[in-house]
Order: sequence, then C-alpha cells, then structure tokens
Amino acid sequence: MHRITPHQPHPLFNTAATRRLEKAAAAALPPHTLMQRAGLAVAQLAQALAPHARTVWIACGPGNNGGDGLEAAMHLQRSGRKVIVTWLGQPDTAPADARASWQRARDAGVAWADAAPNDLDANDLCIDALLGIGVASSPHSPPRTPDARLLTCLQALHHSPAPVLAVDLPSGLDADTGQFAAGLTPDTPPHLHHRAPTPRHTLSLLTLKPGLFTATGRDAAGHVWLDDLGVEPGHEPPNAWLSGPALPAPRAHASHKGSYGDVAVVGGEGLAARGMGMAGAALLAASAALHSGAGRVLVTLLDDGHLQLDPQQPELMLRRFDALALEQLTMVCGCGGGQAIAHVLPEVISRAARLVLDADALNTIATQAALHALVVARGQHGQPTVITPHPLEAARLLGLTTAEVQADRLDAAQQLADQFNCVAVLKGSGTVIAAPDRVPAINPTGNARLATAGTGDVLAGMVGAHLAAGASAWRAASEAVYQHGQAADVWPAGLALTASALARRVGG
Ligand SMILES: NC(=O)C1=CN([C@@H]2O[C@H](COP(=O)(O)OP(=O)(O)OC[C@H]3O[C@@H](n4cnc5c(N)ncnc54)[C@H](O)[C@@H]3O)[C@@H](O)[C@H]2O)[C@@H](O)CC1
Ligand SMILES: Nc1ncnc2c1ncn2[C@@H]1O[C@H](COP(=O)(O)OP(=O)(O)O)[C@@H](O)[C@H]1O
Ligand SMILES: [K+]
Repeated sequence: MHRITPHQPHPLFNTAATRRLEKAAAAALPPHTLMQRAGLAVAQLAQALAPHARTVWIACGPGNNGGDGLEAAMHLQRSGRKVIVTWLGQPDTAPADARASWQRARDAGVAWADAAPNDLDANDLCIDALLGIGVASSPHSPPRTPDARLLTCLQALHHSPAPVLAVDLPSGLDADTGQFAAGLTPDTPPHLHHRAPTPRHTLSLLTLKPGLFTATGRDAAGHVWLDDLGVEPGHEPPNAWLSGPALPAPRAHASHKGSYGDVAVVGGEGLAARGMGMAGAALLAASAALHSGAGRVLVTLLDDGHLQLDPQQPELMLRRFDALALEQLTMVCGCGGGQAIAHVLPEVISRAARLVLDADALNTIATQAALHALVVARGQHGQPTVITPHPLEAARLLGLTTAEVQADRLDAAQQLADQFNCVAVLKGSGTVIAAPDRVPAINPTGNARLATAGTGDVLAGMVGAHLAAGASAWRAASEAVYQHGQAADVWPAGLALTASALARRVGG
C-alpha cells in the first residue's frame, strides 16, 4: 500500500478494466481472498491514519464495497477498537464474499447500529464502504433512486467531524468520470462552508481509477492511497495515465538563445476596437514563455500599434503581424485576441512552424469549419499543434454543453484530439491531455488558487516555450501543464497568486 503523490506517473484503469482484472485474479485465488486482502488493507490504513480513535464508525453498503468494510470491521474490532457498523445489506441477498465477511464481523463481536453515532469527534474515524465501482453509471441503465438509509449515511459521512477513509472510491463517485451519480452528489449546508474541512482519504483497491483525479474527484477523494491486493495488471492496458514530472532538460554550456527557439504571441485586442482592451492576456502569455526559458519572445498585439513597448518586460519584442516569419516561429495564438484574431488566424494556422491555440482563437475556430479543416491539415503535414481549451471553449469546439464536457472529461479531451488531429489540453481540476492514437493523461498538480484570470494565458505561453525548445506537442503540453500546476502547489502561503506573479515563477 502506498500514498499517491505527483512524483511519478501511475497507470489508471476504468471500471470495466478493473472488473476484468478482478475476475482474472479471483479465478486464480482461493474464494474470498481479494476481499480479505482489501479489508485488511483498509484496517491497516485506518489504524495508521487514526491511531488514537476511540470509535470507528463503518458505513457498509449492500454490495462488495460494503463487504470490504465488514472485513475491515472484523480486524479493527480484534485490535481493540470500539467498532460500530451500519450495514445496508441483508444476509440472504448479499453477494457471497460480502456475506462471508458479514459473518466474520459478527463473530468478532462488532456493534451494529442503524445510523452514525452522534458523539464522533475529530480523533475518531469514519469508514465509507457504502458504494464502490458498482455505482459507475452505464449510459444505458436508467438512473436509480437511492434509498433513504443510504442517503442518510452519505450525509453523515459528508458532515462528519471525524476524518473519513473511503474504501475504493468516495461513495457515489463514478470511477470513470469523477462525477457523482445522479442523486448522490454531496451537499454542503451553508453553515458548514466556513468550517475547516475534515481530512479525507481514499484507499483505491486493485487499481487506481481515473475518476479520483479529475472533475469533482480530487475534492471528493482527498489523499489517495493504492493497495493493488497483490494483483499485477498483466496484459490489461491502462485507460489513462496520471502524469509524472518533466524529464530534466539540462542546458549545454555551448548553447545560445537560438538553441531554445523563438516564441511569438499573437493576441491582445486593443481598447479602441470594441472598448475591451485585452493586451494583458498576450503579455502574460509572453511573460510565461520568457520565464519558461524561450530563447526570444516576440509579441504581436492586435491594437493597431497602440503599445510599442512593455516597460515592465523590456525583453519582449513587439512586432507587427506582417513582420513575423511565421514558418520559423512557435506561435501562441488567441490570448485576449477578441474578434481581431479572426483576421490573422488563417495565416497563422496554415504557416506557423509550431502552434498553440488558446482562448479566442478556439472560439473563432468553433464557428468556422474552414479553420477547423486547416487545423486538421496541420496534423497531416506533421506541424505540431496544441489546443488549450477550458471546458466552455471545449464545449463550443465540440458542439456540446459545458456540463456534457464535464460529465466525461477524458472522453471530451479525446474527442477534441481526434476531431482536431492535434494534442488537446482540457483545463480545469485534473487537466486532461489527449492526442490521437494515444492513451490520455490526467495531470496530478495544480489547485484552486489557479482559478484567477490570466492563468490560462500563462499556461499557453509555457506550452509555447516547451515547443520552441524542441519538445513534441505531447511532451510540451504535459510538461507545461505539470509545471504550471506545481508552481501553484508550492506557492508561498500568504502571497497572492496572480497570473503575472505565476508567469514570473514558472521557470522554477
Ligand atoms: N472489483 C475489484 O477489483 C474488487 C472489488 N472489491 C470491492 O467491491 C466493490 C465493487 O462491488 P460491487 O460490484 O458489489 O459494487 P458496490 O458495492 O460498489 O455497489 C453495488 C451495490 O450498490 C447498489 N447501488 C449501485 N448504485 C447505486 C445507486 N446509484 N443508488 C443506490 N444503490 C446503488 C447496488 O444495488 C449494489 O447492491 C469495489 O469497489 C471494491 O470495494 C474488493 O472486495 C476486492 C476487489
Ligand atoms: N480548481 C482548479 N484546480 C486546478 N486547476 C485550476 C483550477 N481552476 C483553474 N485552474 C487552472 O487555471 C488555468 C485557468 O485557465 P483559463 O480558464 O483559460 O483562464 P484565463 O482565460 O483567465 O487565463 C487552467 O490551467 C486551469 O486548469
Ligand atoms: K466507498
């Protein structure tokens, strides 16, 4: 068993793959072995997380997730804890493994209760063994109406003053998408909004699931642990990867600025055009490219020559669009581009050596099939392209709603990559990176301090710098996304995270 950190990549397996692995492993082992291993692992982690717990409340659902909880209850009871179990199953209808563990918990003498004890405190522990991968909503099955006792237990776990250890998954979370099943989304009453959150842990069993790391999964899961139950994935291919850190890129002593490439940022509609000045977005992307190590950074503002120098960043070279040698440049196109970006997009997409498309470039492409076709053609000609939509931009590109994109972020990112024939970065909590014919990746770094205007422009500039230095589109995107999130994760307490400060720190 080990805690999952962002320091190395991890394979992720969805519900179907996990079930295949479980079936093969169970066939090769004596009956009940996997559940016994799972329950023991849960009990060991519970003792390590809450060594001084007086009471451990274990909420057990009707299926095998509940069986894992019952098995853990037996171990914790034997170790001398006061264990209280709420079991929503029935001996005559429970799956065989769960029924066996129920019998073992009974024999060990655990206490049974209909609901959570009301005297739990921060030293105690709750174990959430209500629902695991059995909740994964199939698009073909009608939504279920959860029973009242299940909902009461879920509420008690959600509002518990004691830390919560979830078995396999936070109950109700879909292992494949990181979204809660219909009717099972936790609610937070207003009076709890300002309470310090109780620690949350999830012990994923057999495999790590993608839903723990994207959409609402990060918040729901808290600290993620893995116990593989002694089962190797064998020939089962992962459905996604949790990315690891960038490979070191030492600079040769005999290198020069030309070794690291030229980035040109095009965007920043002027105030005069429509009364909405957006030069800042382009300057942020340019600053991020500069601080990420680009050899030279050029900026083309679409403001009719209004700004001729950024005195705060004299390294940036302002250029008119017609003075850019597009075929030699890594272009970062769209940041703050407004409607003005439409005038330059056809040329940028057709001619740029390497290209990052962000923000208004994406909004414009979403409305013009001819531009979409030009992006697809870049892939056919071997010209690297990365698109960096947030969920609303992704929805426009795919002709979906934002909710539909968020409902399955891995699938949405894959659709973007396939339809636009390029590397797609779907931003947000658990940013997804996808490319045609490749297993997608979920980025493990970053936090909600990034939810401030301009941080997306910073990311676009960073991807540009990595591309300009010679990285492939995939590597440029994954490394930049990782470093962008990591900068936020190590951000000094008490210092505001603004996009311009982020851009200055991304080089490490
Ligand atoms: N698959 C594996 O690799 C292993 C599974 N084990 C455990 O077994 C779990 C999977 O067990 P199951 O397949 O029995 O599934 P679960 O126990 O996760 O859930 C199935 C039960 O929940 C009910 N349920 C499902 N969706 C519901 C909803 N929306 N509202 C109300 N009730 C709902 C079902 O009626 C069923 O009784 C795993 O998550 C894990 O904890 C471990 O014991 C060992 C290894
Ligand atoms: N809650 C969050 N957790 C992790 N990353 C986040 C979160 N909120 C925002 N981000 C990141 O911050 C950046 C915001 O980008 P974007 O929405 O394009 O903003 P802007 O257009 O203002 O620059 C993205 O990289 C996104 O992944
Ligand atoms: K659970």
